[in-house]
Amino acid sequence: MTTKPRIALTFGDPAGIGPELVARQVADPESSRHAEIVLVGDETELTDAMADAGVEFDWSRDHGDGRPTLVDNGGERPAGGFARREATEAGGRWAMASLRRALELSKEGAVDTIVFAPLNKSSLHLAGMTENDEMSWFETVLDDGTRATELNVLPDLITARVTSHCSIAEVADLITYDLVVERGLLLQQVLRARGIEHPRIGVCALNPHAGEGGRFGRHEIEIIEPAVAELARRGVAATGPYPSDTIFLRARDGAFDGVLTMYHDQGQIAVKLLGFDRGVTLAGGLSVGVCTPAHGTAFDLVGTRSANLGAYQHAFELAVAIGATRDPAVFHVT
Ligand SMILES: NC(=O)C1=CN([C@@H]2O[C@H](COP(=O)(O)OP(=O)(O)OC[C@H]3O[C@@H](n4cnc5c(N)ncnc54)[C@H](O)[C@@H]3O)[C@@H](O)[C@H]2O)C=CC1
Ligand SMILES: NCC(=O)COP(=O)(O)O
Repeated sequence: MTTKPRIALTFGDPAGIGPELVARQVADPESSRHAEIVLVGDETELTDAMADAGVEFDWSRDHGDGRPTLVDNGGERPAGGFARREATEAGGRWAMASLRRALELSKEGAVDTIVFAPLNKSSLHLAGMTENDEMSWFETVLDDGTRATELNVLPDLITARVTSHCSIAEVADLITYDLVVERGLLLQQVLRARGIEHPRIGVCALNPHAGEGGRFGRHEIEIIEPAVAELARRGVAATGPYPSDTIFLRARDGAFDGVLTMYHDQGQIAVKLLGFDRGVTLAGGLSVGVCTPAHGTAFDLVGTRSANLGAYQHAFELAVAIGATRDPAVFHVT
């Protein structure tokens, strides 16, 4: 009997670089040495992905013979194939079919973790996804009461967000004391699961110069400072709020294990500058660990074989590490 974690891999949006990245990763024999790989899609997608990547590997439909296994996603393939380099309803529907099947496999206990190659949110919305992003859609599909939040993972730093995929105009109203405390606790838990017993968490301000004593906004005084104090009362080594234009310089120099950001680009600009080829997004808080590279579908690189595999490779490795614990609940807020 294998003791390797079982990892479901989906190819992401068929229009993007996802299929190529998956094929390149799976073609590396090291991948199957560390995990039992379950590819979710169909045979055409798999052979097209290998052609995109210029690689070939052996695969099987039988579990447990050591080769990557292919599981059909039950999706609908358009007669003429999928468009490339553009968001389409068909592509979104296909990507969702694969993810739905992967989530089912996790519910059935057939896989331990999931890695999805880049999705395109426009395709998902064209395909009828009503949630803002796939993280919220995972909650709907899993339907087990668990709630997702994006965590952005670099080898030496993890960020969590108080708000995520929303208009910048909504950010200020969405930041609440409760949410700052909840996300701070989640970040501590994830850092502990990564082996840091007393993680140091820096909390970002929202406004320029952390509000300049209330002159440029009062979120720091009324919401973020009290929430940081509450986190400290609960035993979290959280400090801040710090001006967000310099907090990541301190993080880069080792002052923090984690940074709690107030909105998407506040963290992602820094994380991508610090390590574009290593950045992983983890859906924390769900009953299954779900990882993906921090970059997207990169339509401009499709067919060029020039996409960097690093971030996908790190997503795969993180999924293996989480899968090996057989306990995705390490990422729950308790
Ligand atoms: N993992 C996922 O599912 C993610 C999906 N997205 C989605 O991807 C779509 C496109 O988003 P964009 O903002 O255009 O970001 P993008 O990451 O697809 O592209 C931005 C720039 O980064 C470059 N790039 C991306 N991946 C690369 C790689 N592996 N190697 C070298 N260069 C790379 C692209 O060529 C482009 O110049 C959106 O629908 C977005 O929501 C965005 C981030 C993560
Ligand atoms: N599809 C995952 C995803 O979008 C994560 O990237 P980000 O948009 O949160 O940066």
